[in-house]
Amino acid sequence: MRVKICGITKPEQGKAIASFGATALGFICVSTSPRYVYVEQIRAVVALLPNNIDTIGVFANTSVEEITQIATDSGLTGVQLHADESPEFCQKLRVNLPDVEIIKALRIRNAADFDKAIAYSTCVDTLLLDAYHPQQLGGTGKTLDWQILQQFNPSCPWFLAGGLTPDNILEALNQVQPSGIDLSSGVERAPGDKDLDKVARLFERLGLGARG
Ligand SMILES: O=C(O)c1ccccc1N[C@@H]1O[C@H](COP(=O)(O)O)[C@@H](O)[C@H]1O
Repeated sequence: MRVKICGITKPEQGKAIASFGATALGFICVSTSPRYVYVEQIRAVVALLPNNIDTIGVFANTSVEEITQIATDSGLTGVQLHADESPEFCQKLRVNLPDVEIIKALRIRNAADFDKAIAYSTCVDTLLLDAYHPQQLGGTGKTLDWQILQQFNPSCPWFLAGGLTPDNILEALNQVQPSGIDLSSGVERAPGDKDLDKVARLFERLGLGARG
């Protein structure tokens, strides 16, 4: 299972989290977020990582041109689209970034929103389901109704996100079997400052060992 830890801002924390066993690190490229990082900061983290870690930039209603520039300059392996980007937008991005993983995040209120998510499954590589919050786009610490997710069965891989913590992760995974999980505020001391003890506890709970 893929494990993505999102909202990385500090190189040493990124390196440590990769060594605990994360398969992907996420960088918030949304300027209104307290976890916002710019290209040079992302590059400083990426420089300390082994090559097999996915590096995902999180964007919200940013233009195709700007995402392309930031992804290329930062050396990102993937982009996560976290706002109202359409399937057509994803197709345009694919043309510009053919070798970069495109992840479409959907903020789910109820099972009716699954149809919206499925509409993206042929034009992106991966879906990500996050909890809906009326004011915030993400990093809210709010959980989804995991039970309704048992009905969610897309044709592409998907990440479960939204309020996951070391304490609730096993309860979530007892109810749903996503291809990956994505945690941000649930493993933080403060926005953008990861709590390495919480990250270590997450991997212990998952039964996933540290990398050498
Ligand atoms: O973390 C942010 O500040 C953020 C801002 C704008 C869009 C997405 C953001 N974070 C993403 O939110 C989900 C869930 O976070 P949490 O675990 O509930 O704190 C995750 O995918 C983050 O990448």
